[in-house]
Amino acid sequence: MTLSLLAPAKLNLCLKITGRRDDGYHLLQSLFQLLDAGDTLHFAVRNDARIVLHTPFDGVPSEDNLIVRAATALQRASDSKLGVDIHCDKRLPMGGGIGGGSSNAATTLLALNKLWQTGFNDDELSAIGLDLGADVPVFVRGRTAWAEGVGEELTPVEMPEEWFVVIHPGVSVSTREIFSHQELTRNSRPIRIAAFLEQGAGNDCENVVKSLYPEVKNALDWLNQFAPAQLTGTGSCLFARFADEASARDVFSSRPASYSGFVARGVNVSPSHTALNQI
Ligand SMILES: C[C@](O)(CO)[C@H](O)COP(=O)(O)OP(=O)(O)OC[C@H]1O[C@@H](n2ccc(N)nc2=O)[C@H](O)[C@@H]1O
Ligand SMILES: Nc1ncnc2c1ncn2[C@@H]1O[C@H](COP(=O)(O)OP(=O)(O)OP(=O)(O)O)[C@@H](O)[C@H]1O
Repeated sequence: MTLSLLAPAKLNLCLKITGRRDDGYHLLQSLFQLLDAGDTLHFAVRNDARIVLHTPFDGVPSEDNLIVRAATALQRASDSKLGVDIHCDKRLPMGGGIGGGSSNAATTLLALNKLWQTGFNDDELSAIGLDLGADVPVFVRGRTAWAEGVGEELTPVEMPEEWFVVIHPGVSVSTREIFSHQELTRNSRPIRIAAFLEQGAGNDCENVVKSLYPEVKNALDWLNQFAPAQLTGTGSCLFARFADEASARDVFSSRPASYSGFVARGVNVSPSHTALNQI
């Protein structure tokens, strides 16, 4: 049996850091907006128990790849004797704050749960996913959502499905470096979802990232000429929203040559969930 699924990107429409847990992880409030753009993963079941990722990733050995780690975690949790061949059409930049690795992991869990018939529900898959990364549960649940805790306490939110220009300024930002920075704001006053929906909220990582990465500051200044621009996650990607596709594409096509990125639409339900529900 084979299955191909989109592993969608996400944007953090806001990111407030409200505290820190004893294990050092930060307590966040964020609006995770899912997008209709992402990587595509192709799965083919094997009758031996081998998990084989055929696509090489620069700088990431196969055993460290979140795709392989997710498949291995599911195999262990289920005692499945099946294996899988996996190919990935990688489009999302790594270390971009748009959740590529986490989305790849979640999509692998969802696909193999179906193909191996392991029968886990979303709560169980989210718990397996949380061990792989703080952002995995939102992709497992597949809903645009308000997040608290370290990102695992999720409340689905219906957002207007607007268009986004996502810019990658040509540098990668290490999430760990930003979260361990002395100057990071860690005591934002918690806000309510209603307040965010009414007036929006910023990203508490933005000042530290701008001071460490001038390329990110320059890209924010460039995009701010057209619409309010904001960092997603700990960067390096930044985004702005537009009411229609044509305006978004106009701005994107006028970007400086050193910037990459894409135009995508916000979606309330992950395209991979829509596809899985149709099988
Ligand atoms: C900032 C966000 O992008 C918002 O969506 C995510 O919370 C980051 O999630 P992620 O990339 O999946 O991060 P992980 O791979 O779990 O963690 C990378 C490192 O960032 C730090 N980290 C991450 C998430 C969090 N809530 N607090 C942290 O302090 C930890 O030092 C951790 O070792
Ligand atoms: N399948 C994968 N796709 C992308 N990165 C992976 C994958 N597997 C392992 N990694 C590692 O995880 C790191 C973070 O990747 P990812 O693309 O999730 O970053 P990110 O977009 O900043 O994530 P987030 O928004 O969750 O902070 C990469 O730099 C890479 O070393």
